[in-house]
Amino acid sequence: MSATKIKVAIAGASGYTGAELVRLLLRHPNVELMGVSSERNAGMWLHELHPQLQNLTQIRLKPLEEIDLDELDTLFLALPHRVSMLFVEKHHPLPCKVIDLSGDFRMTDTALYEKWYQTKHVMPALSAQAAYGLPELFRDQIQSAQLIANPGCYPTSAILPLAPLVNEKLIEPDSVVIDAKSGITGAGISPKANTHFPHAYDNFSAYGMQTHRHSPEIEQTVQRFTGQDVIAQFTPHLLPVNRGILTATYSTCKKTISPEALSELYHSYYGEEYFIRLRSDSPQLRFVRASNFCDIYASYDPRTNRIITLSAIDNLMKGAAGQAVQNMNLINNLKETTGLTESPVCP
Ligand SMILES: NC(=O)C1=CN([C@@H]2O[C@H](COP(=O)(O)OP(=O)(O)OC[C@H]3O[C@@H](n4cnc5c(N)ncnc54)[C@H](OP(=O)(O)O)[C@@H]3O)[C@@H](O)[C@H]2O)C=CC1
Ligand SMILES: CC(=O)N[C@@H](CCC(=O)OP(=O)(O)O)C(=O)O
Repeated sequence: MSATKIKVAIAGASGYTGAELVRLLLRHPNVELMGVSSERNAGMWLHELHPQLQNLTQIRLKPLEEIDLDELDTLFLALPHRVSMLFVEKHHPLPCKVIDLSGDFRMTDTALYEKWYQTKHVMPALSAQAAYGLPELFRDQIQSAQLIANPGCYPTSAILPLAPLVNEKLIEPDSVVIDAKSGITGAGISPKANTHFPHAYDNFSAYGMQTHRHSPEIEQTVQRFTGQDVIAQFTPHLLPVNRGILTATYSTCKKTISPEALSELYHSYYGEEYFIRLRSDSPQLRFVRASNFCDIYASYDPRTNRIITLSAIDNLMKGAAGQAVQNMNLINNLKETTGLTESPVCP
């Protein structure tokens, strides 16, 4: 291995986002995968647990505490919330940079975290210092951060289309409605009642109305970027597909806007962003599947005086592992797109 490779490990490689990180990092030209963890499957070859990886890797899963943190440049935490935070607390200060895929360090206001996650935050000071890992909006903070809070999947799909509208004071900030639909891998690998095949297949249902922890994450992050308070009515839905999130947002306008001006607005924010593709009609999950793209479409309806946005991401990619690799590239001074330019898998 070349000495210039970035040494990384994945805590939680037996899960969905952990496996997606493995898939991406194995083909990343500047990365050496040093360790992968699982508690329940420690000792197994990774490809025994994830047969899709056979012939691609020869690495064994080991318990999290056996990962040698001192040899790493970057550690990915693909663990449930609270587990992440307790690990970081135990090893604080960590000798490497950390990209946490859980929600534990996303809220600068830990009182909000405690309210919505129904658990005590053990490192509030560190949470206030963590960078929110949405590169298109917070690139400068990410580049110099030791700890990156990788965004939630629904928040990524909602914040990217909403931020320009709020920042330009185009919409009433308390009028935002977010209607989002996620594939089932968003719920993680462990079986749950609502993701059980007969419940999820051939069905479509809402959940988490008024209680989902992504409401405060979306509101706080838009505030962090724009300086304006936002109130968002967010309802997630479980879509019977493996991957993908399609999110619609509806916001009342403060003033009318022409289609050309709306298009110009989005191009001024995202025209140079490789991973954001501005569309002229409704995005589709199949066009972003297995890729790090976020496809966005926006239109103004003069009849209702609302701006409607539609966005599509792959929840395991731009919603989790792909974005985490984008962040890893940034903090290690690599080109942001390295290892992330494979075409979406369509159909
Ligand atoms: N799935 C998605 O689309 C997204 C997920 N996220 C977040 O990313 C994180 C990982 O999600 P996901 O991959 O879906 O989760 P999974 O449930 O699929 O995987 C969880 C992983 O955490 C490990 N783990 C669980 N408990 C412990 C523990 N006490 N100590 C050590 N390891 C433990 C599991 O290992 P073991 O083999 O021992 O069970 C497994 O590897 C979560 O915080 C999730 O909220 C964020 C954005 C999108
Ligand atoms: C379909 C589904 O169940 N999705 C998950 C969101 C996954 C995610 O982004 O979770 P974190 O914010 O916890 O990291 C949920 O609604 O809880």
